[in-house]
Amino acid sequence: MTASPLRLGVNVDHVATLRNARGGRHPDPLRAAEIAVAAGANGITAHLREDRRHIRDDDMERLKRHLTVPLNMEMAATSEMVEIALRLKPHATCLVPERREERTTEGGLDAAGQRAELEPRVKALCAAGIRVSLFVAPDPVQLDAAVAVGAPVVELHTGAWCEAIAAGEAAAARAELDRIVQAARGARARGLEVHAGHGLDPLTAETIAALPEVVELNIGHWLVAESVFDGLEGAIRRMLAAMKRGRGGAPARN
Ligand SMILES: CC(=O)[C@@H](O)[C@H](O)COP(=O)(O)O
Ligand SMILES: NCC(=O)COP(=O)(O)O
Repeated sequence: MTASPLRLGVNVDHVATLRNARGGRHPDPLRAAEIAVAAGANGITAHLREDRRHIRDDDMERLKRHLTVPLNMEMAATSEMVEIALRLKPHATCLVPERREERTTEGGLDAAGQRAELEPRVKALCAAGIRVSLFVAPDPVQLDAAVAVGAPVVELHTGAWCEAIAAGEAAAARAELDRIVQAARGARARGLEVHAGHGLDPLTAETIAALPEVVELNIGHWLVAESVFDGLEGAIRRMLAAMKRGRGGAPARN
């Protein structure tokens, strides 16, 4: 399969985490998003959590109003969030699982276990012209459920693989990467667009970039953390270079 262009979605959640640490307005996620776009990001991702621990409603509204690239709104599949998305009309939404007590997204959306609730909400978002993605584990059961509820896109959760690498668990990492590779192929075979994200750094992003089925990576925490040392523009340029090496060609332009 020839590899199509690969997009980078920069997640600005943790710029808001830093801002909220002091309750002010600095650093501004919108300014970070504008810097990211200037550095070559193809889109911006932001997660409006039910507890608003980082991105807040006003951030999402300003991102939607001012961005010159697609906005991907991550959200739980709740009626509250669907209502906000239908009002805001971001380019895309990515439905993610949420638990207030979690530190970060811990697993993929259990689309298979909640098809009845998901289907009408996915359909309503699609009918509003919003591209809907489901953030799922690399599991064929979840891919089937994504098709069943009418979601055109899946974002494969790369967190378990990245954590296995960080823990030095080589066998578990190999097994997790194989699940991702098989799921990317399986998603394409089901007619789904394939994205990936969570926990990626330049090394792991380079590996995922080599999967021709994957057309978008959403990356946030590593970029914001690295920006403390190297600036956001520098961190993004390193990430784009890694994606390009992995892909063996130039990353997508909008
Ligand atoms: C779904 C996902 O992996 C992330 O984009 C998500 O935003 C993680 O949640 P936090 O950003 O709150 O860590
Ligand atoms: N959906 C993944 C995302 O947007 C960013 O995840 P992370 O890079 O912050 O772990």
